[in-house]
Amino acid sequence: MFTACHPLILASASPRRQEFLRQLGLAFRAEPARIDETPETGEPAAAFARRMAITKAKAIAATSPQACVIGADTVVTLDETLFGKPRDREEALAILKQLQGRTHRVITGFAVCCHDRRIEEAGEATTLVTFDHFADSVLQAYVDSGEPMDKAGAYGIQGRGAFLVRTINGSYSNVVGLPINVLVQLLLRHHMICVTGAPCRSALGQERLVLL
Ligand SMILES: Cc1cn([C@H]2C[C@H](O)[C@@H](COP(=O)(O)OP(=O)(O)OP(=O)(O)O)O2)c(=O)[nH]c1=O
Repeated sequence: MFTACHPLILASASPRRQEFLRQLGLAFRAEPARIDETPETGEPAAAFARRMAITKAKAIAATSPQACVIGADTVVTLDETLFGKPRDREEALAILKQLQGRTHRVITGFAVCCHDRRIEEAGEATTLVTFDHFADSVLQAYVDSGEPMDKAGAYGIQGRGAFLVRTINGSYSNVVGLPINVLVQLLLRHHMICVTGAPCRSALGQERLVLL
């Protein structure tokens, strides 16, 4: 459906993020960025998620200056507490016990970087997710499935974890790791992607430059 106008790199190891881009028909390379993901003292969750997304995108853009690089980072917050991926099963259970019966925020920071075109844009999207209450044995069984271990907030709304969720308010794809609606708008606006088969503004611009 869409075609990348520049080499496209997703600075991520997340299979969910890769799947969103694949579904749109985009050809891209996945290149995970290894960065320090420690929040600064008192850093608000949204600022942290955005900073992480920028750091991931910039780390990869530095070695591929012609490419359009996408970075993203997802965190879960409840009151002032920030939840990333659980360290072990014990922590996963503790997180789920805190989230149950309450509404938390899922924030995904995103960044698009193209070194050669001097484009650097970032933002974040927030989705409110409300969990139901469950017996400890149910939450323990979910943790034992292993699904929570590589996910912020220790659950996956797209998998078995869907049973935990009573309602969501906001973007679904944002919860799964990439707010695809705002990201596509951003990529179209910067002519980083275009509709497959339609004249590419990015290519037309280059052609005009050559003719003049
Ligand atoms: C809340 C929630 C999170 N997640 C995932 C999205 C992210 O992949 C992950 C949060 O970790 P991130 O650090 O954002 O991403 P990652 O480590 O998977 O990949 P990378 O840093 O290489 O980009 O949690 C779900 O898949 N489903 C959910 O319902």
